[in-house]
Amino acid sequence: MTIGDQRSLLALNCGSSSIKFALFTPGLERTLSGLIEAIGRGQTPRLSISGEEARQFGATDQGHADLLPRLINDIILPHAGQITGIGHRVVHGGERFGAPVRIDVATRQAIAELAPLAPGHQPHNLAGIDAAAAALPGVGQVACFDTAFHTTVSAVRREMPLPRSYARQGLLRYGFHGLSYQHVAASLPALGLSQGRVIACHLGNGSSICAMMDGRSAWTSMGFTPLDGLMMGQRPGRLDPGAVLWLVDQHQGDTATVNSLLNKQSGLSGVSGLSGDMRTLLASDSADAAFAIEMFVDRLVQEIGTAAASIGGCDAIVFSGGIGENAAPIRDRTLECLSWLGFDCDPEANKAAAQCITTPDSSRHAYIIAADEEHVIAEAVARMLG
Ligand SMILES: Nc1ncnc2c1ncn2[C@@H]1O[C@H](COP(=O)(O)OP(=O)(O)O)[C@@H](O)[C@H]1O
Ligand SMILES: CC(=O)OP(=O)(O)O
Ligand SMILES: [Mg+2]
Repeated sequence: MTIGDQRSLLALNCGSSSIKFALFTPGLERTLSGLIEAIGRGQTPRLSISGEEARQFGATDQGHADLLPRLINDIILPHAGQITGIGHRVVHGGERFGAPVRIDVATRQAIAELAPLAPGHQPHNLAGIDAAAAALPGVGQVACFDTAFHTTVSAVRREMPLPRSYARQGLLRYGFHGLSYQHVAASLPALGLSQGRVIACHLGNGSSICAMMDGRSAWTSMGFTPLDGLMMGQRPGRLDPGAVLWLVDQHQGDTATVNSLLNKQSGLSGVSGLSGDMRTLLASDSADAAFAIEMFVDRLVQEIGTAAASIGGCDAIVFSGGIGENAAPIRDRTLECLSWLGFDCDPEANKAAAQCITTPDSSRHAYIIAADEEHVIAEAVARMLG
């Protein structure tokens, strides 16, 4: 069969600073995967395809919306044959979307209305939807929501301790990275962990934790927006709300400036003053980089403690996402701080990024599961568009 005869499903995952993409056969075999990273970070974005060495793609000032048409037309379509369905990661589904939906004018509008709750993500997700519609008019599109996996979290944990009228208006802890957690949950039975208490750590540019009971979300560190919880590449994570009010006052009520501070200039990037990219920080000998890394691990360990308390303990930990999968020193340091929970890191297995990175005698085990949001998206497309 030539490429021209082939039928493909396209999965697009537009994250805060990256675009991940993959093509699948209708039987869900992956035929192409790649990513553009460092988008909107003052650097030239880099494209890598199917594990090849990265090359520059586009220009420093180009964002997701500028890069997507060229990515689809020049990189994806020549590999695709006939694209019969397209799926997108959409970060915020609000209260309305608890499952994937077919995208039409009304659902696109509803997704756009949620953009203020995820300003660093939802506009990129919409750019992916619009670029795909322009390049492939008439092909069915499906939106898959990061928030949907967390609809199993109890009302006590979804609501905040505010007058309950706010919860009725939708002020809830939604949680994110749900497509990644769905993939982790689907991978647990093969590790003998379909039942029990698992703490999954998705550590990427955005980072969060999900405490799973029998493969379902029981608590997660992100909240109403993707700002809560762990320290991240550019976001601070959990903050005293009094600090946010103080910042708004300091900036004379200019919430746009504070929004940008919290979504783009904080976290590893703000603390190190060097970069939000963990690779750069680990390779640096600057004291500020080391301080930022120490703070990242400390926040992670604290949130894992909260996660463990929320499910009455912890049978296993899973590391996922760019940092979780690749940054051995972060995993090592985290597990060292968690020895009280029964984790004993195996240095060799950890360095080699083995599937299980704890010693055989460790009373609890830690695993690496590569994030695969694209497969979860493609499954939904296959299910919904046939
Ligand atoms: N080999 C590596 N060592 C340390 N950190 C890495 C490595 N590879 C990727 N990372 C980190 O992973 C993060 C990006 O994670 P990723 O999950 O790809 O992000 P996104 O949230 O954009 O999907 C960056 O901080 C990057 O530095
Ligand atoms: C929700 C979120 O933080 O996503 P990302 O990791 O793509 O930034
Ligand atoms: Mg991500």
